[in-house]
Amino acid sequence: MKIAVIGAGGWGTALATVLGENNHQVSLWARSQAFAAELAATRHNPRYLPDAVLPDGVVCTADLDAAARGAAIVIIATPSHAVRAAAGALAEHLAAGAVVVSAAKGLEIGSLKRMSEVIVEEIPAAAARLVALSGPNHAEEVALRQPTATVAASASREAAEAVQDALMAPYFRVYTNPDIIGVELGGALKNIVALGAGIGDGLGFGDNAKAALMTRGLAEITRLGVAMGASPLTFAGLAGIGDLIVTCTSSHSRNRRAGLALAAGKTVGEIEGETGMVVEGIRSTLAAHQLAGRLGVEMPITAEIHRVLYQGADPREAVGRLMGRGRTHEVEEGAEIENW
Ligand SMILES: NC(=O)c1ccc[n+]([C@@H]2O[C@H](COP(=O)([O-])OP(=O)(O)OC[C@H]3O[C@@H](n4cnc5c(N)ncnc54)[C@H](O)[C@@H]3O)[C@@H](O)[C@H]2O)c1
Ligand SMILES: O=P(O)(O)OC[C@H](O)CO
Repeated sequence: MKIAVIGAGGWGTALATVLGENNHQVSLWARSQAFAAELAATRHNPRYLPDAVLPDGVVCTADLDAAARGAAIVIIATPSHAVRAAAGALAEHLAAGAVVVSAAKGLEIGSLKRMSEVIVEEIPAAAARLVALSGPNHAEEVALRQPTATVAASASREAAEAVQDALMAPYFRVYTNPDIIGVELGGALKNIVALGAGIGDGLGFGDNAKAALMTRGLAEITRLGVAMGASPLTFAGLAGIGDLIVTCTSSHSRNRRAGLALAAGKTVGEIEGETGMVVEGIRSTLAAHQLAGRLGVEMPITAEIHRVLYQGADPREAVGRLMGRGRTHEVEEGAEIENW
């Protein structure tokens, strides 16, 4: 099967490697001709994923038409801020009936839309076959063929299963889920909590603090998700708690590392300039904070991360405000509380 991967950063490279090892005919699209030529010649991506070795069947190109033409599956693996442009450019090159996969984890600034919503606006013909891929997946570990599980979510079971079949490998296990809203939000919103986990680590806090942050972070992710139409159960799965665990605890996580840098007093501008890789949580915090306001959802952790990122608040004082909030129930609603 011909499969195109759009975006040759860490995640696009890892997915192309899995697909190439599964003997698909893979095109990996990079936006720069020179970078595509370097990938093609060396079979390595030293800038974004040094441990990956691109299988022989992976063709690297900067020609979008050559990449997408005739592909049964097209995976958009650019950072979220580039997804609209990538989808818009792709539209005219897609084969009829192609399954389009969003592998980015973010929300669009301004419109506050999920990536699948952005893609459908640019490629209306893909609406019936749109899949979101998300889960606890660091590209660095996939490149080393370390056991990994992920979720392919779609309103179309057929499309989700096509992606599942294409990607399943002895070290890469793909589950399907009909809840595309929940799966996308789990991937986008966990990055905000991971910034907080990095801040906590940087301030020298311990395991108790991280467990509390992750648990209460999941509570507010779930609140926003349910308000946006997601199933609460999705947040108990790989794309919810699974991705939250990996991103808040892993040394690979760029979002957690950005939190460490914030705790050390670096500014957002300095952090973005230094990493050279996308830190999705910085933009997602802005979008989620606005969504929470619009939908009337209480998201205190997101609000404090927003203050730190966008209003120059001191991280230690932000933690103090979270700990000093008025007392409350752990479960906000339900019969248990009413009858208590
Ligand atoms: N790296 C991971 O482990 C991982 C895992 C799962 C999901 N993701 C998600 O995948 C998406 C991509 O992340 P990544 O880790 O591959 O990023 P990266 O920082 O490794 O690479 C970004 C890539 O996007 C390209 N790019 C940047 N701006 C662009 C633009 N305007 N137009 C086209 N291309 C552009 C860069 O040239 C580069 O190839 C993100 O949303 C991320 O959250 C990443
Ligand atoms: O390195 P991060 O923080 O962008 O996280 C990458 C993936 O989303 C982990 O699942």
